Amino acid sequence: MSRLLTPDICVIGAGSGGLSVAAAAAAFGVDTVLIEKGEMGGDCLNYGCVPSKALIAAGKAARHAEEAERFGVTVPRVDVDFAAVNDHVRKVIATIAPHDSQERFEGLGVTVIRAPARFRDASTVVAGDTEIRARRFVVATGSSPLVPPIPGLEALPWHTNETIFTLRECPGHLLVIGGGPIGLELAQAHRRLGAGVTVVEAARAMPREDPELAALVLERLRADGVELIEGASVTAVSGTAGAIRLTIGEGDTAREIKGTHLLLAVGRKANVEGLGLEEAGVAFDRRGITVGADLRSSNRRVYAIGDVAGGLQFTHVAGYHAGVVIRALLFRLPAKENREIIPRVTFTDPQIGHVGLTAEEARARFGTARVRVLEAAFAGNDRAQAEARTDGLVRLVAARGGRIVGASVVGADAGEITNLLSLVVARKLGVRDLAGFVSPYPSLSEAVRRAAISYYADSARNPWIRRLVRFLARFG
Ligand SMILES: Cc1cc2nc3c(=O)[nH]c(=O)nc-3n(C[C@H](O)[C@H](O)[C@H](O)COP(=O)(O)OP(=O)(O)OC[C@H]3O[C@@H](n4cnc5c(N)ncnc54)[C@H](O)[C@@H]3O)c2cc1C
Ligand SMILES: NC(=O)c1ccc[n+]([C@@H]2O[C@H](COP(=O)([O-])OP(=O)(O)OC[C@H]3O[C@@H](n4cnc5c(N)ncnc54)[C@H](O)[C@@H]3O)[C@@H](O)[C@H]2O)c1
Repeated sequence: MSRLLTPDICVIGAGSGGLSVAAAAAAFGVDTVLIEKGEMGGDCLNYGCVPSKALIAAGKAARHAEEAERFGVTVPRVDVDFAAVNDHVRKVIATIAPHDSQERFEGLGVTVIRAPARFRDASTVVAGDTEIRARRFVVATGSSPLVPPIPGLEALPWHTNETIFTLRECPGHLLVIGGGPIGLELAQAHRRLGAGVTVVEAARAMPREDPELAALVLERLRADGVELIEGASVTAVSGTAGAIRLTIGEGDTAREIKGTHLLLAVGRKANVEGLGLEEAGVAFDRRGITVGADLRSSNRRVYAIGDVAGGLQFTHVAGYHAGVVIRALLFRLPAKENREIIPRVTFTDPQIGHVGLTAEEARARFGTARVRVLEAAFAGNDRAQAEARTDGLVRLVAARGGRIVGASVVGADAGEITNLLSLVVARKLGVRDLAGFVSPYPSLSEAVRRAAISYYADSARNPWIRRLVRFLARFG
């Protein structure tokens, strides 16, 4: 062992979570070591959010060109150069990469080590030829794609999010196993860029979303030409590279579907292997490292954040976790994760977003009589009409006194609208707050205000209030 470091904080994993902790710690002059075994930036930058959103943007451009006619604009022919699309994806990653780079973090004063890290004991990590004994450790090692045990997979080439963004030629027909966010975002993007696409989902596609709202997304995917097979499990894979066959079982029947490429998108497994967690006395299970709401593990020196912490798996969660841990580590402030303020958005077209409680959860918590569901359809929104994007809906769940405890939105730019909804839920705002601010016209977010105002629709029909209004009118 050639060197020993004794920093205040040692962060394992330079993805969304780890980078945020290291940057904040360094900004306050705290001695920090950051260890990364792969690409700086982790999944989000290299194999996740960034390339997927860049690919989705290309698909959207193609779709807009095809749809331009309904606005009176004729685009003679839409051609997709898939290699150029891939160049766009690479360029977006390359443009963002310096922000997450080793050079930038070293410039901030962080010691960066590029090697796999492993705990040797409860207070020591080894990475390459360096031994690190830190006051605190933050494990931010993320997650990896799950590979299901389907017979025949071992004999065929297949893709996960780690390889699909390297394709320079558009797949002739992409077979996708899994109808969650990864499967559906990538299915629609590839379809719009010219691939035939079939998605096989064992249960219901978009299983976490309200079925009524999810139906709008699934309808659009089907209208785009994505074949969606739900309630079907893949029992075997066969064929050769470029000619892949899936045997799928639907109830008692079995059939074969054919494609050229295969994408596995059936969920994630936490990166706990090879970390020496047993040696460190850090408890973990199938979901990841076991942590309390303070994100501390069974070894009080060790925190876990992001995908490896066994909870929600989003970049904004990893960033939020980093903030919780920084409060505790740097300022010794009690800090706890609140999962009820965490939004999620799936960036299909239309997008679908949610934050807080569903109507069902709210009724179970507050009682049926105290919960009201307020809705506004995009069809009643002038911007949605102008853009010809009227398939959408905002749904607010109001508890007693009109406090918004949950909200969902499906439709164009639902991701942006979810920002407003997240603020409303996190700050415990109510219908009154939403009725009492001015929303610029014409914007899609106005639908949120319109849903909130519908809370007062009963008051407008109340005979006593109507009488009071008539009485007040007498005074000029
Ligand atoms: C296709 C796809 C699209 C996505 N889209 C979105 C989206 O739109 N919005 C969103 O919020 N989330 C999205 N996500 C999820 C998001 O990417 C993850 O939630 C996020 O990257 C988790 O951050 P993290 O810091 O926990 O882990 P990561 O970003 O994965 O970083 C972990 C890092 O730890 C390193 N590491 C692992 N083990 C070791 C070790 N032993 N020693 C040293 N280093 C190690 C890894 O190499 C990696 O760089 C998407 C994911 C995928 C796969
Ligand atoms: N926009 C976003 O924020 C975004 C985008 C992509 C990914 N993510 C994150 O990444 C995580 C992983 O995404 P994911 O889509 O891989 O996982 P997921 O767990 O959300 O969905 C996987 C789907 O695959 C299905 N499935 C599992 N095994 C199957 C099998 N053998 N045959 C057919 N279907 C099967 C499941 O029923 C499920 O619907 C998400 O939960 C999310 O946290 C977020």
